[in-house]
Amino acid sequence: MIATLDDLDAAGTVVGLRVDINSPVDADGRLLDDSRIRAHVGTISSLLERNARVALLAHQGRPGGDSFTTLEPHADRLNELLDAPVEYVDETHGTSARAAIADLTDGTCVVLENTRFYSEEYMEFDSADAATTHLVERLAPVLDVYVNDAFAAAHRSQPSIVGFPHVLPSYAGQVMERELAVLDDIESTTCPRTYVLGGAKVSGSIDAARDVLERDLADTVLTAGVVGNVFLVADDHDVGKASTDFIYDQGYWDEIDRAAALLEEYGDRIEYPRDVAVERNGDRVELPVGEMPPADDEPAMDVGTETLAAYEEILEESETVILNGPAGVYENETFAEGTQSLYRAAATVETSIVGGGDTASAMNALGIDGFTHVSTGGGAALALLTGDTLPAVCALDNAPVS
Ligand SMILES: Nc1ncnc2c1ncn2[C@@H]1O[C@H](COP(=O)(O)OP(=O)(O)O)[C@@H](O)[C@H]1O
Ligand SMILES: O=C(OP(=O)(O)O)[C@H](O)COP(=O)(O)O
Repeated sequence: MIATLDDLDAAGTVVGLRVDINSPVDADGRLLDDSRIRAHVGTISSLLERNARVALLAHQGRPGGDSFTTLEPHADRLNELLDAPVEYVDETHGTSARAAIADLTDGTCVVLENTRFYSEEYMEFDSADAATTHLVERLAPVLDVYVNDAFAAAHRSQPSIVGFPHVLPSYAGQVMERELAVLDDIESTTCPRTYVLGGAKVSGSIDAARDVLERDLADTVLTAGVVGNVFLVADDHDVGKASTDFIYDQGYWDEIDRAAALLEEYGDRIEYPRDVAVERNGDRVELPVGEMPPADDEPAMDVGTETLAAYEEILEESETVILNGPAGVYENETFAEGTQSLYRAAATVETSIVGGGDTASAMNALGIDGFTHVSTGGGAALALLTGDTLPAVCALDNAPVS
C-alpha cells in the first residue's frame, strides 16, 4: 500500500519532491509549453501551504538531445505559478545544492538543477543500488522524506525515482495518485474500446498494442504517426526513402517484424493509414497507399483525409478511447491536420483517456480539450496499460514507513 500526502505530517519537514517537468523547449532553452509544470502545482502548493520545505528534483531532456538543458526557466515559471517564493540552484547534489536545502524556511521551495546533468541518473538500477549513487547518498541526509509525483517518469529505474524510497519514508504526490487510480482501472471502462497509437515511440507502442490485443482490452487499435508508418512498411507498403531512413535512423528496423507479427495474428483489429500526407516543396500532398512510394525526398509527415474519415467512423462507434502520440508532425502547421481531426474525434468519445508529453503539447497548441483524463505520461501510461509494474510504484510500495 503506497502512502500519500494525506499520511504526511508536512510542517517543518524537508521534502525531496520528484516531479516530471520535462517540457518542449526551443533552441535557446525557452519553454514552449508549461502543462507539465502546471500539473504539479497542486502537489507543490499542498506541501507549501502545510509549511513543508520543498527541494524539487526533475530532469529535462536526454543527454545529447536538443532539449537537454537547465531547469532555470522551469523554476522561473513555477515562481510565477505559485504563491510562494521559488529559488533555483545550478547544482543537483553538490555543496551549494545542499546549502540551499539547509537554507529553506517553512513554506519555501528550491528547484535543483537537471538530475540528468549527472551521469548516474541516466542509468537504471534496482532500488538498493540506486540508493548507493552519489545523488541519493549526498541528498538523502539533508531530506526528511521523499515524495514522488513524477508519474511521467515512473517507468524509469533511475536514482531519483527508485533510490530515495529505499532510504527515506516515501509518499506518492497528487499527480501520481490520480494517474494510478485512472490508468490502473482501464478494464472497468466500457467497450467497444479503441486504442490510438501515434507518435514516435514505436517500441513502446508495439508492446502496448500486443498486450492490449492479447488481453482483449482493445477491440481496435488505430495506428498513426511514425507507428503508422512502421505498420505500413510491415504490410509491404513502400513509404519512400525519407520515412524508411527515419525508421532506420531511430533504430526501429526490428519493430517492422514485430508489427508484421501483430498484423498476422490480429490483422482484423489493427488499422494502419490508408493514405499519408507527404511534404513536397514545403506543401502538403496526400498520397493514397495505392500511389506510394512518394519521391525519395518526400517524408510521410501526417495521415491523410481518407484515413481520418475511417478512424473517425471507428471512434464514433467507440465507448472508450485510449490515445497516445500525435498523428503527424503537429509542430508544423501544414501537418497538424491529422492530429487535430483525430483528437477532436477522440474528445467526443464517452470515456477518453489521453497521455504523453507531446500529446499534451499538441492538445494545447491545437486548442483541443474535453477529454475525460489527460495523463502527464506517455511511455509511463503505455507501460502501465501494458500490465507492467512501474519501478516508481514498486519502490514506493517497499519504502520504509515514518
Ligand atoms: N510521421 C511522422 N514523422 C516523424 N515524426 C513524427 C511523425 N508523426 C509524429 N511524429 C513526431 O512524434 C513526436 C511525438 O511522439 P511521442 O514522443 O511518441 O509522443 P508523446 O510524448 O505524446 O508520447 C512529435 O515530435 C512528432 O513530430
Ligand atoms: O517525457 C517523458 O516521457 P514521455 O515522452 O513518454 O511522456 C518523461 O519525462 C520521461 O522521459 P524519458 O523518456 O527521457 O525517460
